[in-house]
Amino acid sequence: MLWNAIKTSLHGAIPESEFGLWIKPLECRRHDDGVLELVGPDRFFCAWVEDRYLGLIRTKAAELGEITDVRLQAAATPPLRFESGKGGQLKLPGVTSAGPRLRSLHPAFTFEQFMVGESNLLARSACQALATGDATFGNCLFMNSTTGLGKSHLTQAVVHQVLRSAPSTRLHYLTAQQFSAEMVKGIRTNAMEQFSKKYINDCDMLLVEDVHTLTGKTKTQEELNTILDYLIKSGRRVILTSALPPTKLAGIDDDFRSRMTSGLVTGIESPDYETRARIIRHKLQMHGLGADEDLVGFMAESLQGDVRRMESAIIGIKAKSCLLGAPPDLGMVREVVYGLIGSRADITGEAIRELIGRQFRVSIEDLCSRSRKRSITFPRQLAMYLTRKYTTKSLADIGSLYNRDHSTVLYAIKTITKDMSQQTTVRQQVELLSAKLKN
Ligand SMILES: Nc1ncnc2c1ncn2[C@@H]1O[C@H](COP(=O)(O)OP(=O)(O)OP(=O)(O)O)[C@@H](O)[C@H]1O
Repeated sequence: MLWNAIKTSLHGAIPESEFGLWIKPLECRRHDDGVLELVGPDRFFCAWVEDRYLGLIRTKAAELGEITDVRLQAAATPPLRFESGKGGQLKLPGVTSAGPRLRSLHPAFTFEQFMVGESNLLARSACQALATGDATFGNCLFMNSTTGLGKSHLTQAVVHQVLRSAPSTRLHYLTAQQFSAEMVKGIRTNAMEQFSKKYINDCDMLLVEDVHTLTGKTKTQEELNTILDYLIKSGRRVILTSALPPTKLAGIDDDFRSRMTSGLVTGIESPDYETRARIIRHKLQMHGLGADEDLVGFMAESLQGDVRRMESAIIGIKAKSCLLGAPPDLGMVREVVYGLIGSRADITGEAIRELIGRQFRVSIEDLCSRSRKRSITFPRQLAMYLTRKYTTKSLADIGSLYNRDHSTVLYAIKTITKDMSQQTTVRQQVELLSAKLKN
């Protein structure tokens, strides 16, 4: 009863999609002596809930009942090398104190959910090889990229796979900040021997995220350097991620930098159009939204770089679609996307018409004429497509700029979207014209 009341209260406090994903599956195992014990499907699930929602659950529980503590436990039996500690903490057997929790794993950060393209192919292949123990790419990988391009996703995909296929692997996955904090604690509590043992003797695989944050932390760099030296030389597997490429890492000791980059160094680039379309299509489907190609094309064209923005747009579209009780259409998608990237009030339909006329050496009279010559229809269609993309004009308003009705504009947008996905030259022209417009 109490847990149901808490859930109802939580329902109003967090987005529907998060509630369905993370709160609904929790069940109440026990409720007595002021303690509420909840059970989640597995330890990664619990670690995720603990990181993000346990504080809120505790607050609600205290508001609604005489609850002094809320505990979270995993229902599944943990694999061989891991034991579930108090409050769902995850520890390696034998490491009883001072060890930080394993970084929680996002259940969807798996290889299956990672869309591959030219921009991330090498990183994905290297991670897959490391996960299966294949030595093709060596045993040490340094992966760097700007934000939101999949470093954590790939790193966690390795962890998921290793835990699934070889659960007895002694694996440590943590951020450089966690490593640093644990080391400082080790020094303070005279437990450095145990610390070194954990990472040197009891470690088959070490994954450290965000090594760029070690800038200026000489003692941590020294310690990690010694550990890496041992692990790499003894053939253990190592994955390091960084927001900066090795050459841009300031405040990092040369010896340490050279050790970290002694194996394969690969950057993940911003995804190209095809990869963006693949990611968006996949994520729309994951959210139960139909992947209409017009919408995918528009989103892939507008949302470049950081994949988180694509995810954020999809969540926004889903919310809007639920609210309006209608499937997403181009208007809805444009509104959400513009909310994220900002629409440009200074780009007008007339300015686009002029630019297109100049670029293709076609007069405005010709663009507005009934001519069906390819040398005129193509720039006209492009102009209509760009006007839809960069202004908030309706289809009918765009049509009136070219002496056409709304169905011709719709046809033009569909044609250009399709051509962009099939013909590189069309896409390049759209990108070039977009860049000119924005300048
Ligand atoms: N190729 C891809 N296919 C599917 N999802 C992706 C892809 N690349 C990134 N994502 C998604 O984008 C989001 C951000 O990815 P991730 O957290 O791995 O980025 P990051 O590079 O570690 O960023 P940061 O440097 O900010 O930590 C995640 O939800 C991830 O699933």
